[in-house]
Amino acid sequence: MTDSIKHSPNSPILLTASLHVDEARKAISGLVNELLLESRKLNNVSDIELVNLDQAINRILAEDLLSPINVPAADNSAMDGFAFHGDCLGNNEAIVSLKIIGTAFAGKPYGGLVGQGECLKITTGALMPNGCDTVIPQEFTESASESTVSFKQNQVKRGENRRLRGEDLQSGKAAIASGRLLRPSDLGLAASLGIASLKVHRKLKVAILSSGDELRPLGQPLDVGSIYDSNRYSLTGLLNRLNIEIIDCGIVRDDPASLKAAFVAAASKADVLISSGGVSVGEADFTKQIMQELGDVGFWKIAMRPGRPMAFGMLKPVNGSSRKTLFFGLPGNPVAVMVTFYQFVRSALLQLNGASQTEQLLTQAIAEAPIRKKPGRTEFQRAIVGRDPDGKPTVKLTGSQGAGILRSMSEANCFVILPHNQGNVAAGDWVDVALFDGLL
Ligand SMILES: Nc1nc2c(c(=O)[nH]1)N[C@H]1C(S)=C(S)[C@@H](COP(=O)(O)OP(=O)(O)OC[C@H]3O[C@@H](n4cnc5c(N)ncnc54)[C@H](O)[C@@H]3O)O[C@H]1N2
Ligand code: MOO
Repeated sequence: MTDSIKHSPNSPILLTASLHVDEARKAISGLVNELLLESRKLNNVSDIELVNLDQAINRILAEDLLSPINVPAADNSAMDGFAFHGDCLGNNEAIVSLKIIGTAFAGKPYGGLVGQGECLKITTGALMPNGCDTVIPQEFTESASESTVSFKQNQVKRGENRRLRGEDLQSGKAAIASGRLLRPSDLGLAASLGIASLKVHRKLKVAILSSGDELRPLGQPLDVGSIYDSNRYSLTGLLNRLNIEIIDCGIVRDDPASLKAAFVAAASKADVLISSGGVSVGEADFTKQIMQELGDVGFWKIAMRPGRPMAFGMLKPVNGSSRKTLFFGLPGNPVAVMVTFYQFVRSALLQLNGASQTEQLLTQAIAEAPIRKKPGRTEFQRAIVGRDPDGKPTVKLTGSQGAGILRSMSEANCFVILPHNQGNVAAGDWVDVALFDGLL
């Protein structure tokens, strides 16, 4: 951690000067790395499990997947057409006529040799016959009968439309690198190599709790001043997308004894604890006090909006366990919870679970209307990406950006991310955008 966010466990933990978002990211990633090194020292082999391909989506590959075969296994045709030896090709439009001596199908190779002046009818994926190195697609021929095919000498080049043995993957080489968050294409690739199960990191166990006396569970009537606890549901949705085992610790009252008991219980079974609420400067915010007793947790004021106050650190091992628990104390405001999750928690969970790529993918779009922005903090504004009549990507905000307004979050399909030093945005300016959903 940098000096600005260090704290002594024995001194009161105060919100210090605002931290740049990048500094916060770096500190979180540094601490996750420490945890990973410690758990490697404990040599926790149970961290890896073998799962069938149909269960492997969104899991993280734990070791390089080596290809047991060449792909393709042998030279084969990339087109439906005619296979022949390219010696007869040239660089003018003179017509070549070849005698068709048979057919090679995918799965039914032609056993004989194809000589000069001869060719084979061939389908896509069929093995290249002996004596052939080139395929002319059928639509590029001048004429074709049962027995003869004619085409211009320069219609194809020698070696074209042929897929070479091992050109996609060579036997013994890594087909998928360790640390990949497995996508549908990875499962297809593994299957194409004849591999039915993959070694992946075990699912992380993440405990979630909501703190606040005003919070009521669903199904109970609301009394004056109370609200329904929505944060646990947003967090559950976010965590399910990452294939995480969720331990729901419910709503915890704002009193030190209940909070402490809940934190200890969560730390005894979870790799990570995520709480929401109680991290600001309010009188009922006991989290800080408990954190001093249970671990090494810093209370940060981050130069961002929403999501300004956040607690982050490690809880000491409890109940004989040797494992520390990573802790995120997210701000209570419902949109601040989601923004801090997307910006900090998601990448930390991926890193802790062995993923090699943890950053969010950004793209750009044109602001449809001006956006007000103060320099000196990173802003995450809820918005919808669309297209203008020319097909260019555009983005417009989904109304009020208050940190408690979930409706404008629910309507949005992206965040517009306005960097720290940026001032107001004019209509027509390009802005960075992080989409909530990817294609795969
Ligand atoms: N004097 C200051 N006050 C506040 C500051 C500040 O810097 N100085 N920061 C503000 C910001 S920004 C935020 S965000 C909040 C965060 O405070 P807490 O983490 O202590 O959160 P709470 O006070 O418990 O709750 C804030 C807000 O969110 C509602 N909430 C809380 N939990 C849930 C839940 N599970 N489901 C739905 N809604 C929830 C809660 O009722 C409050 O309305 O502090 C500001 N204040
Ligand atoms: O930034 Mo607070 O996190 O406004 O809701």
